[in-house]
Amino acid sequence: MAAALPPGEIHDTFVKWASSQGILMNGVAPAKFVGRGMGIVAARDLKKGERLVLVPAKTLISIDSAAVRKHKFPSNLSIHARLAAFLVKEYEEKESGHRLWQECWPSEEDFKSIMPLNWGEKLQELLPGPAKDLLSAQKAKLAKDWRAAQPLLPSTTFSFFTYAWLIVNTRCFYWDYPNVPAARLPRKRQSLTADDCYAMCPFLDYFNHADQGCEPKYDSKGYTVTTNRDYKAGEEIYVSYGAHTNDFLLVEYGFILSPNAADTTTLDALLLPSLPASAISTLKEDGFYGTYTLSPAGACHRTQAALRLLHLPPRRYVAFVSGADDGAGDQALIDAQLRTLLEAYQRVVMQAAEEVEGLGIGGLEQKEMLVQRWRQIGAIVKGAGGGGGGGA
Ligand SMILES: C[S@@+](CC[C@H](N)C(=O)[O-])C[C@H]1O[C@@H](n2cnc3c(N)ncnc32)[C@H](O)[C@@H]1O
Repeated sequence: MAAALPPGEIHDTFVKWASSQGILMNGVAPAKFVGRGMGIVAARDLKKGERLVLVPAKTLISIDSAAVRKHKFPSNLSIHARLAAFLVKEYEEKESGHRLWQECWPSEEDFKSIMPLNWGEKLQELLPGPAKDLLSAQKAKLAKDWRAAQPLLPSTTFSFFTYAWLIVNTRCFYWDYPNVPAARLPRKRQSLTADDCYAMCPFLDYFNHADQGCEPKYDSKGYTVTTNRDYKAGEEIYVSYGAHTNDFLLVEYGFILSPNAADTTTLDALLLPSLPASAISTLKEDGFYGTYTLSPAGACHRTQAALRLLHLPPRRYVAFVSGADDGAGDQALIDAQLRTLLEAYQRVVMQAAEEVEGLGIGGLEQKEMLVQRWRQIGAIVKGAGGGGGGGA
């Protein structure tokens, strides 16, 4: 069990403020954890089913909060951009009502090393394929938000907007405005998407993530966290941010888990370049193009379909994807093709890990995390039958 270190004065002050705002904390406290920043520790032995925290809806920051609405951000700004712009304004404001909370967050400097978005180009290039795809989507989203928000934030730099944007990215909870009248919703209730449903939750944002953590729950009264099992005093209590791969956690939150039951990789980087144009159009038509997920349990149905198209007569592929045949008769041949692909993947993993280790640039922490990520991928490939590879 990692030691829970004293949180420091700013966090003690924040907890008093949070309590004065009506946030209820029961048997838990913030603490520092090496490698994870702040987190939540059990302040006494806790039983399964005990409610640890209640964060009243009125204390959440969403685009419906009075403090945000007062800025009248135009509706062409995404919800993410509006919250980031709001935070920038709060930092500019001497009398910000949220200063005690803001002081508890990681600094701009912390994010420089933690978040792949801020890493150097060479390290970014050495991210695994799925992480690279997530990162380029993230960069595009940030650039779009900055273009829309910049005219409203004349005294801010892109670098500080990025910091505020990442604070929103790493600290928001899903909130579909259960307490908000229809007229004030960002769009019709039935059309709300995950990109509309952001809220920052004071105190709740101290919880670190584990794949087997407590499930935060919300209703119109606010957010609660209840223990998923018994805890001993001094243990860190995690919540689950959702079932996410380590590539997703790395890009969106700046860390990876080991082990992570939800971790997978994809075979896209190996499989896609080997597809002839005719196979690409067939797979696109049939909805089987790309996202060839690999877990330690093996390759997904989409991969099975693509390999069948590549290596079997067309009628055997059609029988498989139409469900007329379960494909068992061809399985040995497809497994052999998959093994060849996995062996090639192990070589990619080894090369990438060596390249990261040999880099003369980039911080030690970043390089260690990236090497560890490649080794985790090696372990997934090995679990799926690809031999070689190192454990996480
Ligand atoms: C909601 S905040 C949690 C509190 C945060 N640790 C802090 O210092 O304020 C989410 C961030 O915490 C860190 N984090 C969460 N879970 C983690 C874990 N299991 N291991 C390492 N870092 C973690 C990541 O930096 C992530 O972006």
